Amino acid sequence: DTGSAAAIPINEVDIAYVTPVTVGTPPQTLMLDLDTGSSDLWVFSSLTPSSQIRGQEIYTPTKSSTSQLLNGHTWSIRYGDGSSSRGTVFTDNFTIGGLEVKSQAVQTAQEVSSSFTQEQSLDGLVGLGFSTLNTVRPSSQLTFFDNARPNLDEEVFTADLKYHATGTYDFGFIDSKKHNGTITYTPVQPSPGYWTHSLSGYSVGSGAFQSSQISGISDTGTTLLYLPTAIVTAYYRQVQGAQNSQYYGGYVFPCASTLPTFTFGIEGARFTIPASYINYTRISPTSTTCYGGLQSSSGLGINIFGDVALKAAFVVFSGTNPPRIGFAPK
Ligand SMILES: O=C(NC1CCCCC1)N[C@H]1[C@H](O)[C@@H](N2CCCCC2)[C@@H]2OC[C@H]1O2
Repeated sequence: DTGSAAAIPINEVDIAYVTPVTVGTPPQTLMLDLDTGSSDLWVFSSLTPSSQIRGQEIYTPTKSSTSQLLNGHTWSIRYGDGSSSRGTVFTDNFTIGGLEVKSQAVQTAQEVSSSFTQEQSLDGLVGLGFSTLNTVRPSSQLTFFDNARPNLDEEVFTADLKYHATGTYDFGFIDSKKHNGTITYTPVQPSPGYWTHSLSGYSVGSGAFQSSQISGISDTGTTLLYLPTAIVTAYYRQVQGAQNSQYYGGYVFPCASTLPTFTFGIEGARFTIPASYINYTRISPTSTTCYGGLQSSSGLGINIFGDVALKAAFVVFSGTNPPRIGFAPK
């Protein structure tokens, strides 16, 4: 089997991407954030207090003839940005881009934090990390990818995220039309459950490539690129008027400043992030101060290759044994 579905930016600065999925019988359509940085599939639901719903679509298990309560099971998750959700669990038929998993664990939210309530175009998440991270108890549940894997033509899913445009997630095949040239693979460390791998180094603008092993996670659910402070200060040293603002919680600069590109290495391959991707957003609609798409990872305890980096490549998440991740130009 294979599947192919759109990855649609939810606002004008690509804060996140949502993908149409269907749950249940008859199918209920929701727009979910496919997140390789977590492994819970959860949705706004008929069990979510109406005070916490602001325009989201909901899943109503009682309207689905194929839903089954997973009795006595609950879940609770907190993300790196401090957002959280928790609730109960049903199993039901679940489809992404024509690829169906019967009896997928669908975690129904009984509580969501304010940042989820505020994102009215995001109806929940599909975790595509390793199932070891799943928070359902007393028995943890498998991700959509792990459930689909035995039926996939190839044990892969790919992410073709785009800057200010709709891209695609494909399951079970590598679409050669979506990338130019070879895919460079590098090993993935599957413990503790993120798509953890290393960069082989970086360069700023036209500067020399600095070879260094930089371990981190490729996370489609994180908006920005978070790297060690030494790299980030070297980057913003090239930006007139840039400063690390306590007030805004990161590097900001005059929106009119010229930004250099940022290049990262995967093994011997090089991927260049255009300056426009790093000129992330104005700090407020009328401000002439802009917030950077490259920020420091100090304080996170981990480097995060989020959407700002991933949208500069065609990315193959390979669930083979051993797992690996591939990057190709596009
Ligand atoms: O917390 C992180 N990443 C951290 C960012 C700071 C540095 C550490 C990692 N990712 C989350 C993201 O923020 C959420 N958010 C929802 C509203 C629209 C924007 C996305 C969404 O829910 C879970 C996941 O995706």
